[in-house]
Amino acid sequence: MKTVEANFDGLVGPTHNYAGLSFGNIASKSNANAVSNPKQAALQGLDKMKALADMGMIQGILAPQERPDVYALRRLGFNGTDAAVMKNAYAQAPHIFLACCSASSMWTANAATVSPSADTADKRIHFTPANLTNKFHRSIEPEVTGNVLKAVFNNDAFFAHHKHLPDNDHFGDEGAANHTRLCTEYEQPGVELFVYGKHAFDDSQVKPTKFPARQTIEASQAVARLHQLDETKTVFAQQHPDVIDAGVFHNDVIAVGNKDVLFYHQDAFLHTEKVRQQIQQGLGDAAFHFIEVPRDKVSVQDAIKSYLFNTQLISLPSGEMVIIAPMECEQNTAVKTYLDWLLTQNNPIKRVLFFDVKQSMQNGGGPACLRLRVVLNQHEQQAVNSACLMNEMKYGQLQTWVNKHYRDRLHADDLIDPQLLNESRTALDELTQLLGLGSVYPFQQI
Ligand SMILES: NCCC[C@H](NC(=O)CCC(=O)O)C(=O)O
Repeated sequence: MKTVEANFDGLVGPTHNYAGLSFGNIASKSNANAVSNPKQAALQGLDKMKALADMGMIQGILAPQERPDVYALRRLGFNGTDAAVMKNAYAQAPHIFLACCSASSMWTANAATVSPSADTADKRIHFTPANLTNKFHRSIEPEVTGNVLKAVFNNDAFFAHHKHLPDNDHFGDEGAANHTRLCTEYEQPGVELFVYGKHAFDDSQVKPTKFPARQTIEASQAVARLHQLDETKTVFAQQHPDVIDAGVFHNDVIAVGNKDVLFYHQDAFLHTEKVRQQIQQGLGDAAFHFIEVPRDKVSVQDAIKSYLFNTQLISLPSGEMVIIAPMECEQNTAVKTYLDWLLTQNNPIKRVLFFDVKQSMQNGGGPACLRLRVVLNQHEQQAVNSACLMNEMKYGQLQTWVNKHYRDRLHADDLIDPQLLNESRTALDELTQLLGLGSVYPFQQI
C-alpha cells in the first residue's frame, strides 16, 4: 500500500438551505432565500465521492451536524420545548435562527487543518478543527467537527487531535481552505503553505477594506506550532487584499496545489515572487511547477463565477494528475478555453473532469470546498475507521439513507417545522450507526 492523499467529503445535511449568511461570499449572498433541495445536494455529493472512489482514490465520508442547533439558541436565551425555542427564535430573531439551521459543515475544507505525519515532529497526523469565528453560523461547528474527526481517526498512536483555536477574530481560522501541502511524493516531508488575509495584532499591515479577512496570520502560526512543523518548510503567505474584496473569501477560491504543482491566479497573493521562492527553498532542488493563470486569460471575476481554482487537483493511482472541476468551468468560455489550452502544455495535469455540484455552488462551495485532504501511509490507512470509507456498498446504503430521510424542497419558512428537527435527528442517529461513529451529537449525549 502506497502513501496516498485521501479525500474526506462532507455529507450534505438534511437542512441544506440558502440563507445568505456569508458576507463576502457572493454566491451565498445572491442566492439568499432561494428554495433548496437537500436531497439532490446530498446525492450530488455522494456521486462525486463515488466517482473518486471508482478512480481508485481513498474516499472518506464526514458526517454532517445536527441542525437546527437548539443548544446555541438556548444559550442565546430562547427556552421551552425544542419546538418553542425554534418558533420564538424565528419570530424574534429570524437571522439568528437561520444561522442555527445552516448545513454549512458540508464544506469540510473548512473543518480542520491537517498535517501529514511526514511533516510533523512526532510523526503523527495532526488535526486542528477550524474555529470559523468570522461567521456566526460556522462558529458553532468546531466542537462536533472535533468529535467526528476523533471518531474517524480514532487511534492516538497515529492521530493527534487538537482543540480549535481560541474563539476570537484575532485567531480566526478557516482550516484547510487556507492551507496547501506541496511535496514531491506524499510520503516525503513537504512544504506547508498557510495563506492568511490579515494581521490581527499589527494594524500597520494592509488588509481588505470591503469584505472581511477570515484568516489571520496569528491563527496560521498557532496551527503550525501545534502541528510541530519544521519552520524551514512552512510558508506563510498573505492573500491579496484586493481579491478578498472582489469576493475571494478563502484561498481555495483562487489557488489549489497538489504534490509538485501550485495552480493559482496571478492576483492570488500579495507577494507572489516571495511565495514562489519560499516554496522552492522548502522543497530543495526538487523540480516544481508553478502554474500561474494570467488575468488577461481568466479574470478574477471569471475565476469566482466558475470556481476554476476550487477544483480538486488529484493524483490518480496511475500517477496521472487530473482536475475535478464544477460544471460551471465548462460553461464559462474564458475558463474552458484556458483549461483546453492547459492540457496541451508540458505540465503534470492531464485531464479535466466536470461534476454537477450546483446545490453546493449556489452557496459558494465547489468541489474543493466539499473535501478535507488527509495524507495516509499504509499503517495510517489501516488505522482509519473503515466504516467511513466509500465503496459500492456504502454508496448504496447512503443513497438509500438520503432518499429515506431528506426533503427535496426546503424554504426558510420550513425550518421551524419541529418535524424537520425530528427527521434530522432520526437520520443522524441512523447515520452514526452506518458510519460506526458512536455518539458524536449533543442529542445522543443527553
Ligand atoms: N468553502 C466554502 C464555504 C462556503 C460557505 N457558505 C455558506 O456558509 C453559505 C450559507 C448560506 O448562505 O446559507 C462559507 O461562506 O463559509
